Amino acid sequence: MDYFADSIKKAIRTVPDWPKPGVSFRDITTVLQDRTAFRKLVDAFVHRYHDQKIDAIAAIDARGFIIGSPLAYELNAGLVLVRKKGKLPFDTLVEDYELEYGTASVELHKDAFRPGDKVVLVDDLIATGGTMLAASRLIRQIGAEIVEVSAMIDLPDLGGSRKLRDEGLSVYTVCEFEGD
Ligand SMILES: O=P(O)(O)OC[C@H]1O[C@H](OP(=O)(O)OP(=O)(O)O)[C@H](O)[C@@H]1O
Ligand SMILES: Nc1ncnc2[nH]cnc12
Repeated sequence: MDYFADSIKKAIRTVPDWPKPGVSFRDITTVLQDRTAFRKLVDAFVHRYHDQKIDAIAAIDARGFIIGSPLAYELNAGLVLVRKKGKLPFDTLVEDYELEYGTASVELHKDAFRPGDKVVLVDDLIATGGTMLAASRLIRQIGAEIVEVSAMIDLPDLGGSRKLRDEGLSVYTVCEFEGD
């Protein structure tokens, strides 16, 4: 485990049986409210991308916004919001994805990127990977280049990061919770 992963993982609170029995909820609020951990979290992403000439950070509604905003600022990149359906006012592209029960949709403004823009897609956590995959499809439809999809937390037991790699995406996560 590297310098960033160890301390950030320790700052994440696990809430058992929330929102329903059997789920171990990885609560990031304890990272955000700890000034040292929050700075280290943003630094982990900045360190990874600072020399890659990233044009834009695409951040997923809602917890992805928290990481994406300071990262875009530090990289001198644009910030693009991938939103839950019905929140964006201009012309959009929509992508549906599977939830445990039913489906959800993410949406992106059609003019969010210029073709060929180098983009990092950011969220707080990868579980089944459905949200990240749907967002990736939207970005690719516009013709931007996804340099990497990245998140604070991977839950590899749920298979999302593997699924994303199988789609040809490079995946970075700061830490993971496996088998616990
Ligand atoms: O890999 P997946 O199985 O798609 O799950 C991961 C997604 O689920 C959570 O978001 P949620 O939809 O709960 O929204 P929130 O950020 O608004 O809380 C999390 O923030 C990721 O976006
Ligand atoms: N176990 C989990 N903890 C926090 N957010 C999640 N989103 C999906 N699964 C989650």
